[in-house]
Amino acid sequence: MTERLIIRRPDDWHLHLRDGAMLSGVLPETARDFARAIIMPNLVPPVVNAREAAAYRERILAALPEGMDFTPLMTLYMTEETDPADVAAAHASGLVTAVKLYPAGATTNSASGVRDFDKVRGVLEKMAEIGCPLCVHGEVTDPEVDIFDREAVFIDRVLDPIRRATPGLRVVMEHLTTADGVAYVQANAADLGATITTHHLIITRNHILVGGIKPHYYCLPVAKRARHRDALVAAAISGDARFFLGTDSAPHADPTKECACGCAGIFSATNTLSCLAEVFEREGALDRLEAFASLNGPAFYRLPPNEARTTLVKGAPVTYPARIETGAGPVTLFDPGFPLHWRVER
Ligand SMILES: NC(=O)N[C@@H](CC(=O)O)C(=O)O
Ligand SMILES: [Zn+2]
Ligand SMILES: [Zn+2]
Repeated sequence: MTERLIIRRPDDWHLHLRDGAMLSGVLPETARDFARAIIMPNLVPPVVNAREAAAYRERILAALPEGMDFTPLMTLYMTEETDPADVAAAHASGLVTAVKLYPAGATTNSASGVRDFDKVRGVLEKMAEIGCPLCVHGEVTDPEVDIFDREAVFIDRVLDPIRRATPGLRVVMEHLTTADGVAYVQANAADLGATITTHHLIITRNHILVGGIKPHYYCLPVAKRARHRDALVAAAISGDARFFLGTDSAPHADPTKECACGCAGIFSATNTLSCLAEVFEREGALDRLEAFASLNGPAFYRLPPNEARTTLVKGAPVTYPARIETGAGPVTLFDPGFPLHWRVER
């Protein structure tokens, strides 16, 4: 008997689509399996105001192939100059779903991010007032702090103080990578949520470093020890509504990763649902995949879950291409390192 799993159509609550030829190349990979996605604003230059978000949204919709149903949920890149009134108007009109906070220098294309958190007090207060979520890349950039500790230190030094100073601010800790992060979310109220990526449910730092350096497993925050990966899996399969899928699928053309100073980012849009089904099945938690991929995210963002259904079918191992070709060059697809038996029925 064929095993099937029917879930509401998933959404991706953290996605990089880039622009131009890369956008056209990767957008179908997401639109095939996801109804909506929170679109990260870290373009070069970044998407910092409502006018730029509207223009970027138009470029995404123009790149969407005929017949594909996909809604981009736009974000603004917070800078020390972000205007609270611009955010409020963009959020009220429905153009912008959230604002993204990058500590300056923390990750790919974050140079225009925030250095002095006091300078964004006014925007954060406005966002708390209007209920606009803040998505956070939660890593400190202090060169003294070990790269494997940067998420945990960010919680203590930056995130917790911001949340205490801004009651009512709704925050999403993006791409959670540590047991410390899981515990922090669990210890707080429902106004704090977290996305978890596909790859952080699968890889540890060994994948990056053992047997030769593997640039396609390098992303930020960097994958941690197995104990942290296991805490993320436990959170994702728990059904706890504060944890939801954000793939952080982050395409970079292969030559920019396979070099002496490779970019951070893992591209996983194409095979994410197959990977997730495999992980959830292994944990005996297939019945909670829908909560993680399709229900908890909309609940946090106060949006209805999708009405359409997605059917996953189990069978002989599914194959995916090692890389996809885009007009901006080849992009290697995330390799989970184990066979995938679930495919999306089309
Ligand atoms: N996750 C990554 O390693 N890279 C992302 C940026 C980010 O999400 O931090 C990118 O834009 O490439
Ligand atoms: Zn990030
Ligand atoms: Zn990201």
